[in-house]
Parts: sequence; structure tokens; C-alpha cells
Amino acid sequence: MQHIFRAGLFDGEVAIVTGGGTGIGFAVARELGTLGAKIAICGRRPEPLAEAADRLRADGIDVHHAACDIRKTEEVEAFVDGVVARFGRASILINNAGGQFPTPAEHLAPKGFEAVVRNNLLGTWSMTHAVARRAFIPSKRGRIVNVIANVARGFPGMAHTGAARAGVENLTKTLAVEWAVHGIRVNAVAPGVIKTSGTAQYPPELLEMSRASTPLKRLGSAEETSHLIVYLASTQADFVTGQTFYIDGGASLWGSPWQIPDDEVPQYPPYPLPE
Ligand SMILES: CCCCCCCCCCC/C=C/C(=O)SCCNC(=O)CCNC(=O)[C@H](O)C(C)(C)COP(=O)(O)OP(=O)(O)OC[C@H]1O[C@@H](n2cnc3c(N)ncnc32)[C@H](O)[C@@H]1OP(=O)(O)O
Ligand SMILES: NC(=O)C1=CN([C@@H]2O[C@H](COP(=O)(O)OP(=O)(O)OC[C@H]3O[C@@H](n4cnc5c(N)ncnc54)[C@H](OP(=O)(O)O)[C@@H]3O)[C@@H](O)[C@H]2O)C=CC1
Repeated sequence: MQHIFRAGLFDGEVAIVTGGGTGIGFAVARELGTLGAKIAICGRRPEPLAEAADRLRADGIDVHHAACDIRKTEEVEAFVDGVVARFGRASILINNAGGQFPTPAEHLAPKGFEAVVRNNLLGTWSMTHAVARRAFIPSKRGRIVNVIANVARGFPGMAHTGAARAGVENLTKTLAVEWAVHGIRVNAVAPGVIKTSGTAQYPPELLEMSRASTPLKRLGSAEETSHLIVYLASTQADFVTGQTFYIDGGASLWGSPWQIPDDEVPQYPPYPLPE
């Protein structure tokens, strides 16, 4: 594996990567681990997690893994206690676990909206709170990177996750200010469309629509997303906090994958204006 960071950059660090069994989370766990960090990964499904842990160990990484649903506070607390018991501390938290399903807002049931907000906003908060109280605040040191999504503009078809991720973006800013006194830095990374096991579940035509509306005309990779996250988690970024960084091939700046035929767009005002 090739690195853009110096060997041993994360020696002595313990990094928790939620959703570290697959996709972007796995790439981050692997990169931090090969740079010297001890790694803890969690996810809801034990099988992909155990498989990922084996792959990390094969790379010589010291890894702790346990099933944990970030929406369940008691599971989150038990997971973090397990990490501290195993490694004695934690110094990095990558809040990467999350997801949703694409759907037009009018078809989105309250239960579905709630499920996605619980996953992406409440789950992220639950993990952040547990790690900060158990490890970062007592040691006066910690770095958090929240993986969100494009919140710079509307996110048609993704009302639930857009709302949840915008909440996490503000949490990032607030905690960066409030917890600076505890030596904790907090930043966010907003990926565009990245090729992962997650997006492999999306309809190919949606992915193609996204690719075509990305100025760089391609999807991103988990590894290039990982480099940005790893930089923010490193001591090289010690003066960076409260920021959101886009890695999206320019997608948030231009174009739209959301195409509605003109004749389906209601005309406002829906009556003739007086001359
Ligand atoms: C028209 C769209 C255009 C958009 C263009 C976008 C282009 C691509 C951009 C891609 C960007 C982002 C990519 C990624 O994030 S990749 C990661 C993907 N991985 C995942 O999303 C996996 C994680 N997701 C989940 O686990 C679930 O989605 C969920 C968060 C909902 C958690 O599920 P949970 O188990 O808690 O919930 P339930 O299954 O019990 O469901 C609860 C209710 O939620 C509604 N629901 C759930 N799934 C769907 C679905 N597929 N379609 C519609 N509604 C759904 C439903 O109301 C459920 O209640 P009921 O079961 O009682 O009906
Ligand atoms: N790929 C992309 O284009 C984009 C991705 N993102 C976000 O980046 C992050 C990583 O996604 P990506 O790698 O692409 O997709 P993946 O689906 O591969 O990764 C999501 C990971 O999160 C875990 N996860 C989801 N919900 C929970 C939960 N409640 N508790 C614990 N673990 C959970 C999953 O494991 P399990 O299912 O076993 O729980 C899985 O390992 C996600 O938050 C995603 O929404 C944002 C924008 C674009």
C-alpha cells in the first residue's frame, strides 16, 4: 500500500472508525492502521466486520472489532468501554457509519425519516458523546472527523439524510468551539458520490446521473476520500477545526443530477398576473 503520509505518523494513537467494516470506513481504518494507529471498528453486521478485522490483521494492524448499532446508546457505551479496556485510551474518532435510501420526499414516511435521522444524526451524537466523556475529555486530547454529505445546497431525493447531515455539520462547528478547551478538534468531510459497497446498492442510473453532473466526470474512490480524513485526524492538521471539506470532483459547485421535466414543474404564481 502506498502512502502520502510518513510512516509512523499515528504511532501511539487509538482510532475508532464507525462503519469501519466496509467502504470508506474500511479504507480509513486500513490507512490509519498501516501508519501506526491501533484500530477499533464497529458496524451492525458481525460478518463483514470480522472479515474486515482479518484483512486488517493480515496487514499487521492491531484491531478491535465489535458489533454495535450506533442508534443504541447502551451498545455504543459498551463498545467504547471495550475499546478503552483493550487499548487503554482512544484519541481519534471517525464518525463514518451512516446511510439512507433514496426516495422522493412525498413518498417518505415519518418512520423512514426518523430512521435516517436516528442513524445519521442521533447515532453520530451518541458515539461522539460516549467517546468524549470516556476518553477525550479525561485525557484533554482528541480528534473527530464526521463523514457527512453535500449540505451546501438542497439534496433532492435525500430530504431525510440532508436534514440529518446538516445537523451534524452544525454539531461539528459547535463542538469545535465548545470542546477546544478540552484539546478536541472536530471537522467534517462531505463526500460527493464515491464508489463503495454502499453506492453499489444504488440504481446504476442514479450513479451515472451523478457522474455526468460532476465537473471532473467520474466518481470518487474510498482511498482518496480516506486521505483527506486521515489528514484531518493527524497532528499535521492541528490548527484546523470546525470546518467542512468537500471531496466531490466539484459536484457541489455546479450542475444537478435532479432533472424534472419542465411540464411537471408547477408554475408560480398559478394564475395570470395583471398586465
Ligand atoms: C430519487 C433519488 C435521487 C438521489 C440521487 C442520489 C445519487 C446517489 C447519491 C449517493 C450518496 C450517498 C451514498 C451513501 O450514503 S452510500 C451508503 C449507503 N449505505 C446505506 O445506506 C446502508 C445504511 N442504510 C440503512 O441501514 C437504512 O437505509 C436505514 C438508515 C433506514 C436504517 O434502516 P432500519 O433497519 O432502521 O430501518 P427499517 O429497515 O426498519 O426501516 C424503517 C423505515 O424506513 C423506511 N425505509 C427503510 N428502507 C426503505 C427503502 N429502501 N425505501 C423506502 N423506505 C424505506 C420505511 O418507512 C421503514 O419502515 P417500514 O419497514 O415499517 O415500512
Ligand atoms: N459513498 C458515497 O457516495 C457517499 C457516502 N457517504 C457516507 O459515507 C459513509 C460511508 O459510506 P460508504 O462507505 O459509501 O458505504 P457503506 O454502506 O459501505 O458504509 C456504511 C457503513 O456504516 C455502517 N453502518 C450503517 N448504519 C450503522 C449503524 N446504525 N450502526 C453501526 N454501523 C452502521 C455499515 O455497516 P452495517 O451495515 O453492518 O451496520 C457500513 O459498514 C456513510 O455515512 C455514507 O452515508 C456520504 C456521501 C456519499
